Amino acid sequence: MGKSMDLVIRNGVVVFPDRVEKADIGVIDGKIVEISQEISQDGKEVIDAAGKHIFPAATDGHVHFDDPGRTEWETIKNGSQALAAGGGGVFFDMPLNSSPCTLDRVNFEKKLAIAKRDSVCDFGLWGGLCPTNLDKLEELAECGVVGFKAFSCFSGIDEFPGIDDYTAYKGMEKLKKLNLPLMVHCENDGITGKVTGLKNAQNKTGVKDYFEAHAPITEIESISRMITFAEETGCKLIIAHVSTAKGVELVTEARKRGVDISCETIGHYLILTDEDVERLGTLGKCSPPIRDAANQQKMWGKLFNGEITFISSDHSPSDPKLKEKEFMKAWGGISGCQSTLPAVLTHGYHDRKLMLTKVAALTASNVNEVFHIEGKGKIQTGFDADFAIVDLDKEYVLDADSLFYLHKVSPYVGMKFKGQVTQTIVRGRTIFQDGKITAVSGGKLITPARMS
Ligand SMILES: NC(=O)N[C@H]1NC(=O)NC1=O
Ligand SMILES: [Zn+2]
Repeated sequence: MGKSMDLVIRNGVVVFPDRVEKADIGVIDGKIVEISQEISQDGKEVIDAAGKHIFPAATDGHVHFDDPGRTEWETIKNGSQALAAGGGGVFFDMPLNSSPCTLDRVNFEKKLAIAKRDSVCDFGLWGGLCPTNLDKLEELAECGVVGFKAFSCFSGIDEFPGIDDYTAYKGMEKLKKLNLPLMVHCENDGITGKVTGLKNAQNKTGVKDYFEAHAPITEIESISRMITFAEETGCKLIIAHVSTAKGVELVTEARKRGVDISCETIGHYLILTDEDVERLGTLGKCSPPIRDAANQQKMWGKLFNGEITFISSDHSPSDPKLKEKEFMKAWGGISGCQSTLPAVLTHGYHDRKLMLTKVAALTASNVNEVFHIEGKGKIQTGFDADFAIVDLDKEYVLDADSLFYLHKVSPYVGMKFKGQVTQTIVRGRTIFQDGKITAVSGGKLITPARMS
């Protein structure tokens, strides 16, 4: 007799990497130990998932939970709970907008202590690359960062300056040696800064002025430049939140030439259009901005054919007061981490017939593969028992009360969804069930496997 099961999930339809099939799942010590048509033994806990689909819990590779230091914007506690409510089991927290930013070991450790105390999800931590911390990359790598984030433009946060060309080039040289990826927020600073200045001087501060200042060319030029540095240095490059189909095309072309490159997009670029932003006002402000419907349709095409590697939320809230300004001057950032998986199910699977295996790849397995996170993101024996149990045909309208964010605002409020997360499990432990968070902490640090 083997060890008895801690958890058995019966009768669910399981979304495996290559097929969708009814199966039972057995869990011991937080890991999947058996997958079969029927597990005869009982577990200490048994979940009957009849009528439900079991996805790998989502990994959100890009969130800003703002601990420590900007906890009036968002917190790891609230953010991780919101993620769990949307079927997420893991997040990678950005080095900003926390204050101090994660630019060295000391501040990595400060954030780590808070995440261990407050996160219900497992988590990876990003390090930052700025012109001021080229000498700190090794120590951050030793800490176990999942990768490094940089901005080619103003980041919105004074303590996190954008990179100049020298920093991009030298930083990538160093990260190649450290075998860690660089993710870049790509927008051309010269054009965006100049147009923003001119617009502000003329008191033109509306939504259309913002779109002009952040026109597609600003993203496209910056992506091209970063690809050039990556091609030369051999550094693994990830383009952050690509908003334009042309941007994705550049990534695909580079990949075909042998550049080690991938890209993420964000739920809001797939679901909202520029017209929605005009309606929503500053609630829908982000950078790069949400583009037009023709571009969005092309983005879906690129998602279907595998050109986009993974989908994140770029959950980036602020103090609500910073949104109560003229469009140009308001905070750029959208709250959305509770809605990514439901949005992809609604607009991808139900509306466009995106296969469930692809949904799982885009929300869970691809991101873990890109970052060399072992044992996460797939329903497979030996992997962590991280699941999102979903009632796939259940329809609901998202109301603000059901949000776990510190500030209960999101452009997704009032939107119809089809596909409701009913339970989220991380390493065999239920952290969210039927609208309620069922854990107070328990998340652990995830670090990449690094070849020496
Ligand atoms: N600093 C920060 O969170 N910026 C994010 N907000 C946004 O809309 N795009 C970003 O990169
Ligand atoms: Zn971001």
